[in-house]
Amino acid sequence: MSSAFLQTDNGHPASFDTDDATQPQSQTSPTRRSLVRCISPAVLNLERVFEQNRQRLQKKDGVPAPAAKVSDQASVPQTKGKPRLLLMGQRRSGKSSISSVVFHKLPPSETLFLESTARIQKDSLNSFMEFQVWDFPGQIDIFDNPNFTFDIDAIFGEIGALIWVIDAQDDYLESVARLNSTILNLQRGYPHINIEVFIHKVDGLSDDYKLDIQRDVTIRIQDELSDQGIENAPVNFHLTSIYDHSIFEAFSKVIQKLIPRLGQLEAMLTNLCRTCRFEKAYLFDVNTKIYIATDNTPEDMASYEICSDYVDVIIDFTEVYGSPEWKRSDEWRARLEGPPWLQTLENQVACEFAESGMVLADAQRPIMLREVDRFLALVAIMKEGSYDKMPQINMNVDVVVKGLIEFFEITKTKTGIAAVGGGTPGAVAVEGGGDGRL
Ligand SMILES: Nc1nc2c(ncn2[C@@H]2O[C@H](COP(=O)(O)OP(=O)(O)OP(=O)(O)O)[C@@H](O)[C@H]2O)c(=O)[nH]1
Repeated sequence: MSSAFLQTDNGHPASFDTDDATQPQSQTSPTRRSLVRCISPAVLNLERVFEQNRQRLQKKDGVPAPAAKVSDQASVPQTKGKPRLLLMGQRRSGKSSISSVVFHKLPPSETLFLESTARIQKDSLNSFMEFQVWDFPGQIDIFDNPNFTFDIDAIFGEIGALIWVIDAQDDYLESVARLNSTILNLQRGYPHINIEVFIHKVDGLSDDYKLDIQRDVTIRIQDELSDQGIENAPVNFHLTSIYDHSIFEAFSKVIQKLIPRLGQLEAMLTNLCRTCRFEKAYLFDVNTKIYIATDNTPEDMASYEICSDYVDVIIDFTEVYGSPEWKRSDEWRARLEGPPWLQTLENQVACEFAESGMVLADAQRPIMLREVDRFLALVAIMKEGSYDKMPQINMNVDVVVKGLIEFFEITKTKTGIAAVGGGTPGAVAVEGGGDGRL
């Protein structure tokens, strides 16, 4: 197996840099050479496509695109440019529960004690990308409120997605009617907003019944929209519950739509799977267990569940043993570097970042996890028998991890980059000769 599958001659990751005809190939002057050493072709290419994407989106929304560079984003005020997820729906439909379980790790059973939301709850989340979650009180209809006029532009101006929560265990006709009128209102001023309908609380419902409800809700919305002359509105449907992984899976889909150049991330993971013979690979946001990209093999809930549980195990383990305060003592290091290994720790482990591995006893399929930065982790399920090839796999994963770091440095704001750079490497060193082996 070759470890150079993603490398250019100068050692830079190149998997997402295939179509850049703008890079001169034969530049040999000293100045140019030093420039190439500092900024890889992949970085240049990503900056270019990111800027193109930004300008295209701004044009689409009718806002003139200033000639700002990605590097100028530090001057953008903190609140600007953060995608916003709006949670709306009827009272007691489960909005606050969703937000608490996904973003604050509240155990689902404790949502029983949540009080009804009286005011808009604004949560700012500093994760692999900064975004906000706004939880609206169910009783408020922002488009038709006799007591108060809302600043619609302030609410929908920077929106990433509108998540409409429908309680599947309750009568949902009123909720669907309110959703329809919200979509119609939004179509006038903000036709590009993604509307994600969570048909929620589907735990305890039979599979047939869940699909019946989804079909019924979909038809009611489509019929109403086409009666009003609106075709192809960006409305998507998800069956969710806080009592299983479905809510994380649904949020993963919602968040993925906010990531610029998602296709390139997916291509990197697909290449990695092909080269390392992985069955499935996910790029996880470790705090929320939302996966922000996966390879192009078909969706598989079981794989997601096991990888997500594995992230939990590693996080718990890291909290106990892997915090930055937990340093190896000199004697412990000396023992690890002594016989029979006789090498420094850095030379024993295949990568300088944290890594971990686990073999599933039943199917003999190892799972590997690699930290990308302090927010992201790459988790993959390997094929049977691939454990023997760990050194080559580690080298390939290493290259992809470097590529991912470059990708997010470009698509993040400057403040975000600082957060990535300040990550805590070395959370758990398990497989490959480090200490703390499982
Ligand atoms: N069975 C089931 N119950 C859920 C689920 N999600 C939330 N609930 C329950 O639904 C109830 C209402 O949840 P909340 O999160 O307070 O609802 P809300 O939409 O925020 O309500 P308002 O703040 O009044 O708008 C709570 O008792 C939750 O435990 C779910 O997936 N399944």
